[in-house]
Amino acid sequence: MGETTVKQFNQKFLDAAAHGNLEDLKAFFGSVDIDVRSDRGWTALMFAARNGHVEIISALIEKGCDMQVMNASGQTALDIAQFWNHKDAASILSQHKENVLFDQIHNYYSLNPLYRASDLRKEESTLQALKKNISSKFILFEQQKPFLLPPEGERKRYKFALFSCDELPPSLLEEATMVFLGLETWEPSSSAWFALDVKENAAGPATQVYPQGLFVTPFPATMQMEETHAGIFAEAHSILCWLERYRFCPTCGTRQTIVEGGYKQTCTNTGCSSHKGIHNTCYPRVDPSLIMLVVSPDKKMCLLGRQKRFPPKMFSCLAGFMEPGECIEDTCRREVEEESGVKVGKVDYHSSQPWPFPATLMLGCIAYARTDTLKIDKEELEEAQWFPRAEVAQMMAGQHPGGLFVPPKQAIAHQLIKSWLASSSSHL
Ligand SMILES: NC(=O)c1ccc[n+]([C@@H]2O[C@H](COP(=O)([O-])OP(=O)(O)OC[C@H]3O[C@@H](n4cnc5c(N)ncnc54)[C@H](O)[C@@H]3O)[C@@H](O)[C@H]2O)c1
Ligand SMILES: [Mg+2]
Ligand SMILES: [Mg+2]
Ligand SMILES: [Mg+2]
Ligand SMILES: [Zn+2]
Repeated sequence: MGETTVKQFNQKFLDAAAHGNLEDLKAFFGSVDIDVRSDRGWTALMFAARNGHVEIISALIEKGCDMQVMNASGQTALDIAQFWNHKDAASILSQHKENVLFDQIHNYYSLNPLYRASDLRKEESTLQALKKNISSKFILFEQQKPFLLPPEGERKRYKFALFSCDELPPSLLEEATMVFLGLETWEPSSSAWFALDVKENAAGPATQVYPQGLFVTPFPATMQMEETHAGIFAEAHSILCWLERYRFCPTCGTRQTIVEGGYKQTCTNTGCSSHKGIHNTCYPRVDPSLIMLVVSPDKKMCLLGRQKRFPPKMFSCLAGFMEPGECIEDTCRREVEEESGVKVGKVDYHSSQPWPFPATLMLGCIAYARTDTLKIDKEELEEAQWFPRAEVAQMMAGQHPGGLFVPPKQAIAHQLIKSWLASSSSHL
């Protein structure tokens, strides 16, 4: 095709999106660049968003279009749908959180599309009404094991089985530990999501609705979930583990009551000092920890290690929990030196990942070593070594001659290594 014809071809594709003509649009799939832009930098998704064509938006998203691109005015498709007040279109687009994570790396378990609506947690009557609302969605756990639909046919990943209140026995709704997870969008009338944790024997009622569903051990099954469901799992699982493990007041040992949709527990002993001043024991805990890709002083190698519990031949980044009163940079320097003997200078923050087993927050960093002599702490690491870039690339690609490999893409360690490989290509 000549340049003019390519332009005309692309314009017809964009017109189909703008006019809401789904059949015409689909005819271009496979032969057109789905993210092609008009002269003003508008994509097909933006044109569909401008006119509120929900079906076109869904088809484009399904085909993997880029939802983060901006037009020449700095608007994404979501901005355009909101500006023109196309609520359904905005709702679909806002469910895909990539939209609002401009230029941010997002790690697996962090893509929770729900709007947490934390203000509603304090409104007990609103939560009770939402619990009985037929549009509300419930996900089930049995002793912190999620009830999932296994991969099937074209779908390669687990996802949550969703229940409405009339599909669950009233006794189960009353007795289960319940967490209010949030609303589907920022619209107050959108559907609410709840997690229910039952002590045992929920399989009967659940499999009546979903015969193929099952309660699964969360790790590693949830590493293979639809990404947005993995994000919702992370929220629900961390809170449910906290509610289960902190049933008694850490200050005085009295039984606690669950309030605020599962996001707070209060001690039933009115004389307990946890009711006075600032107390953090009544809120869910999150344990920050660091994970760092250590780059050698000459920047040509990186340091990877093995914990004893790792699968054979897997090497990963070093990691360690933050200690009270410590800043991120010092945790990084301390953990690297403790485990490997290497001294770290500059520390750059990369990205973070909730690790919901039960509630770690991994803070990913790139650490620049000042020394390269190794002195391995054999308690913490079975082995650690400097790997040259080319060898790391083989490990990433599953083509290492010795069969060594790195964690899968769902692990933040993988993303740190990938970033370093990409950025260090100039040092070759
Ligand atoms: N490849 C990876 O993605 C990867 C690799 C290693 C570790 N991790 C994760 O990083 C986190 C920290 O790494 P680590 O295990 O090497 O830490 P670490 O080097 O600090 O050593 C672990 C020890 O820290 C102590 N500890 C201190 N605070 C703790 C807390 N809040 N919870 C549990 N133990 C605590 C325990 O004694 C534990 O045995 C873990 O959650 C682990 O799952 C991820
Ligand atoms: Mg350590
Ligand atoms: Mg430690
Ligand atoms: Mg460690
Ligand atoms: Zn108490």
